[in-house]
Amino acid sequence: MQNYVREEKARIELFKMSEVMANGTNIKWDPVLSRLLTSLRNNSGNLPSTEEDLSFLSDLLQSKELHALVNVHNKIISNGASGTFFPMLSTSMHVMVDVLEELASVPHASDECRELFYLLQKPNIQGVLCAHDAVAQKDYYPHLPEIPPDVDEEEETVKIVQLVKSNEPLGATIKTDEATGKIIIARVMHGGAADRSGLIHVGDEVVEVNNINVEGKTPNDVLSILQNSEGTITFKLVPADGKLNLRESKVRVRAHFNYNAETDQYIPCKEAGLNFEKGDILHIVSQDDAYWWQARKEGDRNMRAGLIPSRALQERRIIHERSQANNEEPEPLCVGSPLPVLTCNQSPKSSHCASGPKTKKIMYDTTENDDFDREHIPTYEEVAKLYPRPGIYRPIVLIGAPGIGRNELKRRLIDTNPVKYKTPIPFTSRPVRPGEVDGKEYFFVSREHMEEDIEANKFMEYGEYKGNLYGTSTESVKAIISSGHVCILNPHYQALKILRNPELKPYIIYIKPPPLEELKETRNAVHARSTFDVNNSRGFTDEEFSDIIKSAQRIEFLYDHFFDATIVNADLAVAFSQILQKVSSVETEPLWVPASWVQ
Ligand SMILES: Nc1ncnc2c1ncn2[C@@H]1O[C@H](COP(=O)(O)OP(=O)(O)OP(=O)(O)O)[C@@H](O)[C@H]1O
Repeated sequence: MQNYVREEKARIELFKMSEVMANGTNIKWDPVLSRLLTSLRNNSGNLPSTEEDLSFLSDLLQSKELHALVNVHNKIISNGASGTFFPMLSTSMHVMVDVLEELASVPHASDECRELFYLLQKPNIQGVLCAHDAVAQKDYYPHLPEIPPDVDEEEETVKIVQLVKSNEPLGATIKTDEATGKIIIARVMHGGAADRSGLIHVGDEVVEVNNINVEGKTPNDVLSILQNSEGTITFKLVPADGKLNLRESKVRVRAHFNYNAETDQYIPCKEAGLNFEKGDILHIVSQDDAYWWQARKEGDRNMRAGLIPSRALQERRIIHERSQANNEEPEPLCVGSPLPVLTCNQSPKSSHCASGPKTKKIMYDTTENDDFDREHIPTYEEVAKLYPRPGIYRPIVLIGAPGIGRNELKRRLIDTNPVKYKTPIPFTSRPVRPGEVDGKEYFFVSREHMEEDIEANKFMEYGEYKGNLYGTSTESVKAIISSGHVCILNPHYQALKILRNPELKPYIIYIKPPPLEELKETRNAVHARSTFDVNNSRGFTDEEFSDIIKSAQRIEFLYDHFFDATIVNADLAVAFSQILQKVSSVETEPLWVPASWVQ
């Protein structure tokens, strides 16, 4: 019954297709393909055996690509048959040189002559002519030898693959199969020579390399055979049972660490490694291997993917390094065995613990207990592009060490367009002073009310100063966003954990101090007021400058994987113009954000 239904479905499908072909659409269907369909329709015995096969056949026969190919094929055949498809000459390079000499000797050349003279000297034109001559002379490279005919009939199915050795790596790695002891293809790099050949697949068994039997040999022996061979390399391979799906994944990640394959003692093949830097966007094309992913740098034109440590491997490596740094018994980093369940129980003992500011006007989040923030091990973060949405602006968050200049930069930014840029009005439990208006400098509320809201997590940051509570509510940030304004924030860095969420989608700019001497010089030159002083009545002390640097190091250590941009605040005008650029890019360009924000 099932078979009957399947055949009937198939017949209907094919009938529809042949009707479309017969009755016409915009596409000019090839008559041979139409005949093929009609005959399939009339001959149910030849129908494919599964629905998957049927839908494949259906898609294929209807695809524009197939029809375009058939058309091209027909054209080539008919041109070849009529004898009109042949090169006019095979020495166009000589003609070009003659023309150039001729043109060079013309005393008062016309504009056309001058243009031709200029064009013929262009390397791309010369390249085209050179390629034309090579094709016309049938001077094809490489000259492959005949495939050896002496394949033993008794032997299992083998495939003979010939590749020409070039500067480009093969893009495949081999290993000894643990169960059989045979040499097999361990990995084929996406877009590499082996992958593009379409002839070598993961799991293929390597039987011979250049007629040398590799049975019982190690991968290193095979490598030295490859290294010592010149020109064409011939592999005799036993194909793997099922071909693995080599379709590229579309995952993009932002790297949160620097990686250099050269110095990685665990990578199976250094040449296959892909180096990258913290912040780079990587296109992960394959995660088939638990330890080694294949990736390309986003926007890189190099087709061949490279190996990078998987998230699991990198997490284990960091745990291992932290254990070593803490003189604990390190967990063995065995990259060949199944992964143990990862637990993140290491809390780094940072060497650069900045002592918090001693006298601060408002001490936001007085706990300062962020030692555990680095329990999370930043490796890769899946990202996707967020396109600017008209009328909905991402909040701009300026993060940095106290005293580095976030207030100054925020004030300047708002001054450029106070209607567009807004900052939330903080709440306080302090009594209203004469002249103050509720909702202007502060929203004045009772201490009980504020404590309740703090308890209910309604504040993105809060703190106590001289017995009064101060804080900024998340709701007031949302209100600015939903009213179509750009919200500018300069919160305490611990607020990042609350702010960085899919609803607010903040753009986080880290304001970094310049080196200590430059920090002092730039601030002292303009008599900058210390924000560590309650009255703002004096400049920064040397100790405060050092505290800014230490505090910045700690923020970077804890949160640099959250930063969308980093701006060094040395020269104030330069830093401000960079802020303006970044803010404009947030409003106009698609930018990478955590993938969960755009789903
Ligand atoms: N690049 C710079 N060159 C010279 N002075 C600067 C520069 N950036 C900021 N300043 C000055 O440094 C002082 C402190 O800046 P600001 O108040 O903006 O710091 P802040 O990061 O907001 O500090 P806090 O968070 O402690 O309030 C101000 O007097 C400001 O004008």
